[in-house]
Amino acid sequence: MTAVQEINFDGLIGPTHHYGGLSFGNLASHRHSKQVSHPKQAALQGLEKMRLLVRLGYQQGFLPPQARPDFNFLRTLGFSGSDDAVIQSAAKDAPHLLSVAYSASSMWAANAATVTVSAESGDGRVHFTPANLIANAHRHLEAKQTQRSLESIFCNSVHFQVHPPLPAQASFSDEGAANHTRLCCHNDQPGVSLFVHGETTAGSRFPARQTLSASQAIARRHGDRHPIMLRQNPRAIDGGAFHNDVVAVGNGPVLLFHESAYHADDRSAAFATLKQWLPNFQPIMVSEQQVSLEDAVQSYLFNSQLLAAPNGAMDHMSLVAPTDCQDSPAVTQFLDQLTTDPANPIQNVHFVDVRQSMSNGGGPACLRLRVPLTPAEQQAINRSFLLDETSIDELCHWVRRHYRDQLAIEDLAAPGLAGEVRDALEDLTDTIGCGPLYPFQT
Ligand SMILES: N=C(N)NCCC[C@H](NC(=O)CCC(=O)O)C(=O)O
Repeated sequence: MTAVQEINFDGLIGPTHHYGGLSFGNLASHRHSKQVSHPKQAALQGLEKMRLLVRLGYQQGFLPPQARPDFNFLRTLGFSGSDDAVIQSAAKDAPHLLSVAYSASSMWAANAATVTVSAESGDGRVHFTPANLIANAHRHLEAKQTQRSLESIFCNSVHFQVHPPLPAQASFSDEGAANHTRLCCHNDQPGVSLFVHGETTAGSRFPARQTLSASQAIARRHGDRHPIMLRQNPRAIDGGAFHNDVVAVGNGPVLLFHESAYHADDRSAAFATLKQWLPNFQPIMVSEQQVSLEDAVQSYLFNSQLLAAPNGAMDHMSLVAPTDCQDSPAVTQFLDQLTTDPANPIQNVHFVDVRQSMSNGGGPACLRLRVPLTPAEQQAINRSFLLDETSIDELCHWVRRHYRDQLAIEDLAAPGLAGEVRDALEDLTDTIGCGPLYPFQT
């Protein structure tokens, strides 16, 4: 058993999960724009994924949903009067902005923050930078509450530092851990941080969301000992890989990635440096011939969670993959080969149905923030946000009590919805006993 254990904090999917078509460059978000969503089913799918990890023997936590709609955002944009009047005028004059204000996008916890483990940070504490998510309005709204939630979970300044998000300027556009992978020989030993960034050029079809300056600033403020910067391949972004975690996933010494994930020249240099620091670095490249970029983006193969054995051993890993992978013959064949090949430690695949999230471009790995912690750090976190099967059951009951079965885009204008969300969140903080968490509770 390794002393350092990775805890996955999943975003608990919020009651206003809907398909707003809000993310340019995210093909699934575009494809499902304005379709009817199923918030109750979405949240239960997310909780069943968390339950699977608990049953497999992993530690599991969650990040609470955010208060929606964001009235402050709507009022800043000139909608005024009572809360109900704000909603009615936004619904009439700018329904797009109402969808932004109601977005449940904080569910994708891989975008919540970048985490540097204590063994690799400058001062021996775990560092968090909440992502500013400035590439999309609905996502940028998350940053403040994410900081507040992280401060409430990692509430011990001896062990943790939660920084504010980076400045909200284009050159510091930051999307969190979706573009950051910690690689190491062993969880108990210091490893290497692989930061991935993109570049938007005149010919780009879709924008890059992570800048080099943002990654460098995070590495600097966290005192990261071994940061490696690597450029995304623009072809991947233009093919729908708006985050690197759509085309790559790493764990321990293993990096599973698509041939098109990185800029080819930069990749050789970065991998050479990685090898110096991590002699057993094991890159596994999936070629275009094995799985096309299109299939990778459609199936979200690389958005699987790649897990060490529950005792932390790196010689036995599992993938938690979306069931959508089973729809692609090429991906199915690849996974069969991968798990039967003794040359790599990936031996099992567990499929999870997170289709409600997938339809907005978020797979299993998007839904979680990885936080590797020493035993002392594990003791120091707020335990209201850690889960076992009993508390997962309680959260499932909470979801059944408060969530709608379905939500059409027009339902966002319904006068009762904002009150339902508020009641649900009040009940959530009571249920988990975490104390005041939301601005309306202070
Ligand atoms: N790959 C990772 N780590 N995260 C996935 C994030 C999906 C999210 N989708 C959305 O925000 C869609 C919302 C909408 O259209 O209603 C996004 O594009 O930022």
